[in-house]
Amino acid sequence: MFPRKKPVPDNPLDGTGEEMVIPSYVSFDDAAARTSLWRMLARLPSTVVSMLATARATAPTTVVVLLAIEITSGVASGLGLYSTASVLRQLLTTGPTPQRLIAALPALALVVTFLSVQQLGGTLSAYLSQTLSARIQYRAAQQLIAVASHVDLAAYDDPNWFDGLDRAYDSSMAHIAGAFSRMVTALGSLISLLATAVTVTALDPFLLPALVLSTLPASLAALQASRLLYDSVRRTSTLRRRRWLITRMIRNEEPAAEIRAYRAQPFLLQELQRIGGLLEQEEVRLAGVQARTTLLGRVAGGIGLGLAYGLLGLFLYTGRIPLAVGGAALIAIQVGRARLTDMLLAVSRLYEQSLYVADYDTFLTDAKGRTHPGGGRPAPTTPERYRVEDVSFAYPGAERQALSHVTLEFRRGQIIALVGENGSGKSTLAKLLAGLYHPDSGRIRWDEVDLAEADPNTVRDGVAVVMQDPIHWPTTLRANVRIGRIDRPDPDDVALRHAALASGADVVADQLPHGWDTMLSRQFVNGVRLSGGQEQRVAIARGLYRDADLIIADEPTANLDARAEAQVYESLATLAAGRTTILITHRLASVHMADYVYVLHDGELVEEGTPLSLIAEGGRFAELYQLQSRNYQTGPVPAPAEDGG
Ligand SMILES: Nc1ncnc2c1ncn2[C@@H]1O[C@H](COP(=O)(O)OP(=O)(O)OP(=O)(O)O)[C@@H](O)[C@H]1O
Repeated sequence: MFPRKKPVPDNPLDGTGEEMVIPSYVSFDDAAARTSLWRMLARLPSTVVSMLATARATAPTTVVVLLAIEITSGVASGLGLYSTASVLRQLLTTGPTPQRLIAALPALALVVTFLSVQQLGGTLSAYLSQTLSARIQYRAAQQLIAVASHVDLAAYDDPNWFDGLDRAYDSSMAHIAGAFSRMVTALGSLISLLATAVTVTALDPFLLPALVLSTLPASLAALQASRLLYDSVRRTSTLRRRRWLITRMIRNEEPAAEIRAYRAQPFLLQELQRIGGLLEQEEVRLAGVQARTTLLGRVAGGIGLGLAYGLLGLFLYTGRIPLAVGGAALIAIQVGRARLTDMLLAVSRLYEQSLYVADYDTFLTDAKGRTHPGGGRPAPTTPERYRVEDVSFAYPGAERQALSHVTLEFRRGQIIALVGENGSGKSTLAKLLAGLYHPDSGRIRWDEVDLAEADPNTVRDGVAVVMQDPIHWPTTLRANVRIGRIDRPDPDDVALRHAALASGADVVADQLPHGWDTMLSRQFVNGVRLSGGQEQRVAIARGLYRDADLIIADEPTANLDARAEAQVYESLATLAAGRTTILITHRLASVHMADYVYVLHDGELVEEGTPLSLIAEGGRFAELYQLQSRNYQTGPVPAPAEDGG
C-alpha cells in the first residue's frame, strides 16, 4: 500500500506526498475499479455498444462485413465440430475398417470445408479488425486533442485535469484500438462457443455443465487479475506523470543549461529514484496479488476439469452414452474449453480495456464541462469603457485570493499601467480583463457586456496579449508573427512589416540566415534559437499584428536592451491612439507614458492616479519609484555637486 501520510521533505523536489493519494477526480472511477466481478461484467454491454458506435462512425461498411465474417466462421466452427462427431461415429461403429473409413469420408470432407471457412474467416477478420482498430485509434486521439485544446484556461490550474488528460491520452493511444480488437475476438469466440454448446448439447445435454465447470474458474480469475492491474495503473498515474515531467526536463533543451549550472542533476536523479522505487514496490505488490488470484483460479479450474471428465466417465460407465459419442464429447469438451477460454480471456482483456475506454469517455465529458459552450452575447468590437466591478478571484485550489474586491475603470484610447510587487495580482487582473478567467464574484464589463455572459470567441478577437513568457512556436519567423491573427489577409506582408518595424522584429529578421523564413527551433534542420530579447520582439510583433482593440502587454520589455525598450514604448504610444493599452511593468520610469496607474498589493487595489500625482502623494508607488530611480543616481554616476554647479 502507498503511504497516505505526507513524507518528510528531505529533497527540495519532494512534493507534499499528495501524488500518492488518489485524486478526488478519479474517486468515482476508483470505486468502479474496486467493484465486484458481476458488476464488472454488467458494464461490458455498454462498452460493446460504445465501441460499435465508434466503429460504425469510423467505417460503417467494414463493421458490417466484420460482423458477418465473425458469425460465418463461428457457425462454421460449430458445424465442423458436429461433423467431427459424425466422423468419429462412423469410425467407431462395427464393421471392416476400410468400409468405416469410406463411410466417414463425406463427414471428413465437411470437417475440412468448415475448418477452411473458419480459418479464412479468422484471417479476414484479423485483417479488417487491425485496420479498423488503427483508424479508431487515430480518430480517438484526434478527438481528444481537439477537445483538450478548447477547454477553459482554468482547467490548467487543476492537477486532476492533467491526470485525466494523461490517462485519457494513454487510453486513446493504447487501449481503445485494443478494446475494439478484443471485442471482435470476444464476439467471434462467443459465436463459436454458442455453436459448440449447441453441438455438445446435441450430443448430450448433461455434458454442457461439465464444459462450463472445466473453464469458468480460471477465466474468472483472469478477469480479477485485469481488475487488479487497472486499479494499480490508476493509483500510480500521478506518480508516473511526475516521472515523465522530470525526464522531460532532462531531455529538453531549455532547462539543460540551468540544470548544469546549478548542478541540479543529483536532485533530479534522486527524485526519479524515489519515484522508481515506489513504482517498483507497487509492481511487486501487484505481481503478488495477481499470482495468488491466478493460482486460485487454476486450482479451481483443475478441479472443474476433473469433475467434467468424471461426469463423462460416469456417463460411459453407466451406458448413458455410447463410446463413439463419448469420444466426440471428449473432443467437444476440449474444443469448447478452448472457445470458452478464448472468449473469457478476450472478455477479461476487453473488461480491462473497457475501464480505460471509460476513462476516455469520462475525460471527454469532464472536458466538455470545462469548456465554454460557445455562444452568448457578442462582445463589443470597439468598447468605449472597460469596467472591473468589485472583482474577487482565487485560482482553482488556491487558498489565497489572487484578487480581492478590485474595482476600476478605464476608457478607450487610454494607456493604463498596472504596477505592484511580485505576486500582487497584475497578470491575473490582465487575464480576467482578457476574458481568459472569470471572477469568482463581481463583474468585468466591456461597455455593458459582462464577459462572463459574452461569446468567448468575440472577446478573444478583441484582445492582443503579449504574455510575460510568450510561446515560441516551432515554425518560421513569419509564421511566428502571423499566428497573431492567422486568418488576417496580408498578401504583400504589409501588416507583417509594420508590426515588425514597431516591435524591432525587423532587426531580428535581418540578422537571421533565412530572414523571415528562418525556422525558430534548433530541433529542425537550419533552425535557430533566438535570444530572450529577440524572442520578446517577435512576441510583441505578434501582438501588434493581431491588430486588436485592447492590447495587454505584460512586462513586454523585460528582456530588451535600452534602445529596443525605448523603441517599443514609442511604438506602443503610437499604437495606443484609438485603442486601449494595459501595460504591466516593473520599470516604473516607463509608467510615465501611461495616462493612469493602478497599484496593486496582495491582490487589492491600493492606489490609483496619474503617474505624477502618485509620485507626489508619496505612497507605495512613490516608494517603489524612488527605490528604482536611486539605482540610476548612485554607482558610477557621480552625485551632483553640492553647490549645484
Ligand atoms: N495559474 C495560477 N495558479 C495558481 N496561482 C496562481 C496562478 N498564477 C498566479 N497565481 C498566484 O496568484 C497571485 C498573483 O499572481 P500574478 O501572476 O497575478 O502576480 P503579478 O503581480 O503579475 O506578479 P509578477 O510581478 O511576479 O508577474 C500569486 O500569489 C501567484 O502565486
